[in-house]
Amino acid sequence: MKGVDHLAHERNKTEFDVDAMKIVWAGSRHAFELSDRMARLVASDPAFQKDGRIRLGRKELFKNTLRKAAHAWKRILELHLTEEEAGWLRNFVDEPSFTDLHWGMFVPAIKGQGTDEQQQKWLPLAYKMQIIGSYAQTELGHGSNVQGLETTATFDPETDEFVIHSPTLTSSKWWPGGLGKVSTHAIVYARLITNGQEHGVHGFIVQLRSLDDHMPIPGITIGDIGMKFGNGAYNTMDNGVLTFDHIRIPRNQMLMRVLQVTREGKCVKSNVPRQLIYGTMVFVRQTIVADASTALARAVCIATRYSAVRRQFGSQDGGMETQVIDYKTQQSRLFPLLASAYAFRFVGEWLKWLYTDVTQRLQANDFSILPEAHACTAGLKSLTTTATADAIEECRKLCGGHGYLCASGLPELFAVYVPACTYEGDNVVLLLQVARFLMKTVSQLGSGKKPVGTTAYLGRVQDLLQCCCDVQTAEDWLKPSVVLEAFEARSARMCVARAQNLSKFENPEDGFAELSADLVEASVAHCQLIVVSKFIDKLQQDIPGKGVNRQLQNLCYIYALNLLHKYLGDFLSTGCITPKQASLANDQLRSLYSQIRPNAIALVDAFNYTDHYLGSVLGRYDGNVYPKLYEEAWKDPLNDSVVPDGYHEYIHPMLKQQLRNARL
Ligand SMILES: CCCCCCCC/C=C\CCCCCCCC(=O)SCCNC(=O)CCNC(=O)[C@H](O)C(C)(C)COP(=O)(O)OP(=O)(O)OC[C@H]1O[C@@H](n2cnc3c(N)ncnc32)[C@H](O)[C@@H]1OP(=O)(O)O
Ligand SMILES: Cc1cc2nc3c(=O)[nH]c(=O)nc-3n(C[C@H](O)[C@H](O)[C@H](O)COP(=O)(O)OP(=O)(O)OC[C@H]3O[C@@H](n4cnc5c(N)ncnc54)[C@H](O)[C@@H]3O)c2cc1C
Repeated sequence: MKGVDHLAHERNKTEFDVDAMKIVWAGSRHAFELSDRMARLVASDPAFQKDGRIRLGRKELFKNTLRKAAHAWKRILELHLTEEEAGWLRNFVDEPSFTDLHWGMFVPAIKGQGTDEQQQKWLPLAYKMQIIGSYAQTELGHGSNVQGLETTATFDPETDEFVIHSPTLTSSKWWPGGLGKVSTHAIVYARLITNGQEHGVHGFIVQLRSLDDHMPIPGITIGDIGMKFGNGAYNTMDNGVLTFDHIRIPRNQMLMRVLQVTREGKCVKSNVPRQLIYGTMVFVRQTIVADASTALARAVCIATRYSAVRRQFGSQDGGMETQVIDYKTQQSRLFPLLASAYAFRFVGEWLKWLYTDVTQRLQANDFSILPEAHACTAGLKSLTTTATADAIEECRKLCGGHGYLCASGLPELFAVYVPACTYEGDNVVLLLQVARFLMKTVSQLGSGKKPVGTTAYLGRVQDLLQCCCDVQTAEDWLKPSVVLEAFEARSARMCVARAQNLSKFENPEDGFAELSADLVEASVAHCQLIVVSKFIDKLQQDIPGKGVNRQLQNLCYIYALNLLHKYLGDFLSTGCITPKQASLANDQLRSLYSQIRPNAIALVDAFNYTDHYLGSVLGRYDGNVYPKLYEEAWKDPLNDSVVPDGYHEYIHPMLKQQLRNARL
């Protein structure tokens, strides 16, 4: 039974249908009902309880994760959950584990890069978890530079096998999740060598441990790489180190959808482009964008609820102090993050659609859209994870001192989230990929090749180089066409300026390296345009529910106008808008903050997070923060005894000594 709702007065102010917004957030009624059911299932099961996780030592923490993963699997089987339901269940267990890599990368790698035969053999084993897989690409010496990997896979025609070998220390596999202590198999990326010739990096299915006693296969050295940032957090994961001493695997364990190696050791290319070897990364980058909105929404939910509970200053007559959410400074920091959570949700939805579309086209041998899919997934992964990591830290500051307590949930969320800026592609390296794509697109404009998809606006580059923003009042900034044109013009002008600078170099690669910091800025501008335009597209849809569209409009303009304010240098220096228009945008932004304010709590309620999932005293649904925070403090093991351990050894003698000194 629920107790008093300390946020009821806030919820009473709501001007829209929260239940309808929950469905918009979830993506569909089906997704809402399913995720809601799974969230409650996990929250009500004591075996999935998260309390005290941050206080566990590594070994206990890890064993606890294994227990939860096994319990989750048991429930999945008992309840006959579908793959979709099982995915949600694992998500709400909210603890990184080997299962993320098994389902999130090992299985997709076999699906994407394996032949039909290989899929038939390996997928049923993986689906039943009779084998557990990880994704072993990164090495001690190379992560970003995939072509620089050193592990070798040399074909031995005599035995019809590949010999997998780690020739150097730096070729040790290093980082793969689930590898250190759990996985029985891995997709190992290695340089293919046949008949003394190199054929680039490919994926191989390699057994690592015995299926009977879990001992490493002879010739394999394997272990965990050690503690990572933060308490609890990503330390539930056994990121691993792995070396091979001439390990032999059958030829048919090379993933051969892109390139086949024949019995004689000849390489036969299929019609699939080489880049498909990177396909699993494209898939995961796309899921990471959706995950960014989830993580950001969690932090924002905590900071928003707490900002409505917390009061400071403003009481001259002995009445209530001001809720900190009513300070314009708090709003100007918090509401853009709330808007970003929604923005990333919708761009994530669109990216999922794009990915599905690309997958279907690839099956029909249409590879034309692959470069754009790569640029979009890489760019949006980079943009959304950077923004989310920064936002979680900002939410901690928005919660003042209490935000620094682990009980706020924010330190662990931050620690678990920040590696997203690095894994699945360092965020700067990925923006450089976007920059290459953009520069290529601009260089082809003269040849009559019409850009399509997210770069279609570059086809109107002449107009965009000349257009003048016609905003005259603050309300003019609420026109989709005005906002879109400003973002398109900024991005187009930045791209063209960078391309012109590049053309001054004799060697384009030298130019690219020299101008890389500027190029990254153009990539950011382009990716922000994508997010803004997908949010605007969303507003054009027929969205049911009283007042829902209105709230989404406000959020969309907060997202866009806050970016305009933050990146004013770009907009002004490229001449897209005037200082006067920038000032009007700011006026509009302030007014939007006031409009969002009464709906803020309902807008975070629409995320439909359980208290279990949020794991935050400050973010509790009922807002009953202080008594619970007080209660929580007493649970700390330091408070088990009134006089601490160590008093007699260290404190007491010191006090006595001071006493003696004082007497002297
Ligand atoms: C229901 C299920 C529930 C499951 C729930 C869980 C879900 C799981 C989700 C979340 C859990 C996450 C847990 C953590 C996981 C972490 C895992 C890892 O970290 S795995 C390691 C990642 N490693 C990187 O990302 C390396 C980064 N490096 C690269 O990607 C490349 O090497 C790159 C982009 C830097 C390229 O390097 P170059 O310059 O040497 O490129 P060249 O290999 O020669 O290829 C160049 C050509 O290929 C294109 N290209 C590059 N990458 C592409 C791609 N991915 N797709 C298509 N084209 C690509 C380029 O555009 C270029 O094209 P042109 O020649 O210009 O036309
Ligand atoms: C928590 C976590 C989980 C992981 N899980 C897995 C996994 O399951 N499987 C797996 O295979 N890998 C995994 N990784 C590895 C991860 O994919 C790599 O760490 C990542 O791709 C970055 O590569 P790197 O470490 O080599 O960084 P580096 O490339 O060494 O980056 C170091 C710095 O150099 C800069 N830099 C690098 N190249 C360039 C360039 N060309 N131009 C400009 N700047 C550049 C980067 O921006 C960065 O600032 C994981 C990593 C982490 C942190």
